[in-house]
Amino acid sequence: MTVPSTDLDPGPEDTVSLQMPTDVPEDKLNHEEKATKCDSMTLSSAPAVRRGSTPLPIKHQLRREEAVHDDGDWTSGAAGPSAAAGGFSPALGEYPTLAAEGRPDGPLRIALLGQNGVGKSSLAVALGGDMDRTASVDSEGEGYVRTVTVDDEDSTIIIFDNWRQDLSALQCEVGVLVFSVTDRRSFHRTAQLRLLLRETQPQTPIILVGNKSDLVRTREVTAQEAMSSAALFKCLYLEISASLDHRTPELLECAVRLARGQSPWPPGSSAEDMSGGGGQRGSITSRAKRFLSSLVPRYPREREGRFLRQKSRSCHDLGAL
Ligand SMILES: Nc1nc2c(ncn2[C@@H]2O[C@H](COP(=O)(O)OP(=O)(O)OP(=O)(O)O)[C@@H](O)[C@H]2O)c(=O)[nH]1
Repeated sequence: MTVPSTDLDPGPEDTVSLQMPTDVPEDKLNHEEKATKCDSMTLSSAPAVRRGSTPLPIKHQLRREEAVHDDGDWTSGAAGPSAAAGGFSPALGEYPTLAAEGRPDGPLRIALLGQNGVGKSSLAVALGGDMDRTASVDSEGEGYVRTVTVDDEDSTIIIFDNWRQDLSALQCEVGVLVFSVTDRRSFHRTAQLRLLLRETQPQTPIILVGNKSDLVRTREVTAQEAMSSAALFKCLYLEISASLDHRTPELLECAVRLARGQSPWPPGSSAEDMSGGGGQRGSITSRAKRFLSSLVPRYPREREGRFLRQKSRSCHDLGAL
């Protein structure tokens, strides 16, 4: 599939090689290095001279992006107050979609990419259902093939969950960048993967997925951080739990619609509907709060404080309730 390049992406002369040093024995690599090696990707050689007007080389962009991620305050503004945990990213104005002529006639390919252990295989099982798993799909990697019906339309999809080859050889209609919300490193890894994917497939839609949302106590990445990152990526963000099958159906539907070159939302829905930030809709928590507050009569501010103080001393005046 040939896709046009965009202004946002570095030109071909600025691409660099990102590979592990070959003199390190495999058994000496730590977990993170192995993860990097696993998704190692060779693009092309670095330029000798860089003009001021040309975009930064990828490795500089990566450093810059990681520096941004390491700053504790960077997340506060971009997502905005409506960023609801577990919701879709609200920053959905402009993100790449496949042009109609860029889409293949064959199966829609959905690639799950991310650091080791984030739950790609578990997610593939959840998305693949009980369909056949093929050991090799077009010699490109392991994947699940299944037919899904989304919006009354059938599509055959291939879900790649274990892309072992050079990432620049990957061809897919949707890239799903998976991290674990309990592992900050895996979150940073998605930034690198996003740049590498954009390098070779600038128009391929990306979905950022925070997995293991069930592990609330060990969470290291907040929903707002992830949504801010998604805003930078110009992509959707969705929090799921592959183990509990929580929100995986929504993810599948969004991925299929994007792979078809459509809006990710169900027909008739908007980004605001899906993010839970619009009007009187919203998350179950906020609706529950609204409901509970509607049960308690509203007092003028000056009486409210007195009422709370009185309540702590005595409860004889139950009529106040
Ligand atoms: N609590 C919880 N655990 C999960 C979830 N998804 C995956 N896991 C666990 O995380 C571990 C790693 O999951 P995998 O699916 O093997 O992760 P992977 O990304 O495919 O890992 P590699 O194959 O090494 O790349 C397993 O023990 C899973 O059971 C989830 O949503 N919640």
